Amino acid sequence: MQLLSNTHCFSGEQRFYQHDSKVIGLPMKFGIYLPPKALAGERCLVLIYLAGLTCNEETFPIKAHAQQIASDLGVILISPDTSPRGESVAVGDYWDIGQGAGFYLDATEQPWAPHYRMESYITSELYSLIQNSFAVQRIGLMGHSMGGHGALTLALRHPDLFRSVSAIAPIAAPIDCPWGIKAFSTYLGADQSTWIEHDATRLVQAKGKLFNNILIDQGLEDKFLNQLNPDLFEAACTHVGQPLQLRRHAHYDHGYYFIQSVMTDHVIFHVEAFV
Ligand SMILES: N[C@@H](CCC(=O)N[C@@H](CSC=O)C(=O)NCC(=O)O)C(=O)O
Repeated sequence: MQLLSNTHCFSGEQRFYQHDSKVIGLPMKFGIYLPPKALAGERCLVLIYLAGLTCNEETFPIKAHAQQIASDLGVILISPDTSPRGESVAVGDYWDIGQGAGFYLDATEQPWAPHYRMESYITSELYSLIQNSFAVQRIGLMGHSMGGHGALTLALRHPDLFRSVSAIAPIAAPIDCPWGIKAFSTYLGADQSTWIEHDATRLVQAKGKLFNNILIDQGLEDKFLNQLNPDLFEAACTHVGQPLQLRRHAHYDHGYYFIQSVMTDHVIFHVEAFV
């Protein structure tokens, strides 16, 4: 791991690292906020935040304003990039596919399959790297929009790895929206039987109750609401008895001012998931 930068923040440190990823086949970057408790060598809850379309490892640390509550509560924050990047990496026709739009799955189709392996990267390589490099107590997962889809699907697919999960304006039923149909047909191909393995609503329907609770926040002035379908996820949770706290907020849109407004609640949700 190569340390790219280290900046003092709320008595902790906001760092950025780069490492050679075997899974992706290229260097990958991630951000990490280490609270004072971690710097003192104590084990901490780790929260991995998966960001949305067009974002990178810097978006969350700069825009979400999560460091103060993480410092207060002794939580490590991890912010991976959202896709492989570089001149040798396939690019999309628009900002909803390709670099910056990895959709947290392992692509099976060409030209994406060689590098677009974000599910294995997060759940295997980055997960192990964090466990082996920092004093980890347990790991929770949260995310926004495409990253909310990533948080829900990776937690539902790997409940042994992630002890708690929350999301902000997630793409909650990707099979039922243009972003999801485009991403799944591009990365996974035409066989829709593989798509349901990466759709949070279908996964919760198939797996039943896996978590004591799931927290989702959704702004009602979100211009992408037609892509998100929180109602379908809520209905599936109700159907199988998976507890869900879905909070609908008047006035808020899809952006990081909304994320800032609910971030403290999400960090506290993960801290309290096991007290
Ligand atoms: N460039 C696009 C807008 C892209 C966008 O809004 N991305 C969201 C995530 S959308 C779903 O994953 C985001 O988090 N952007 C980062 C930010 O700082 O807001 C356009 O032109 O509309």
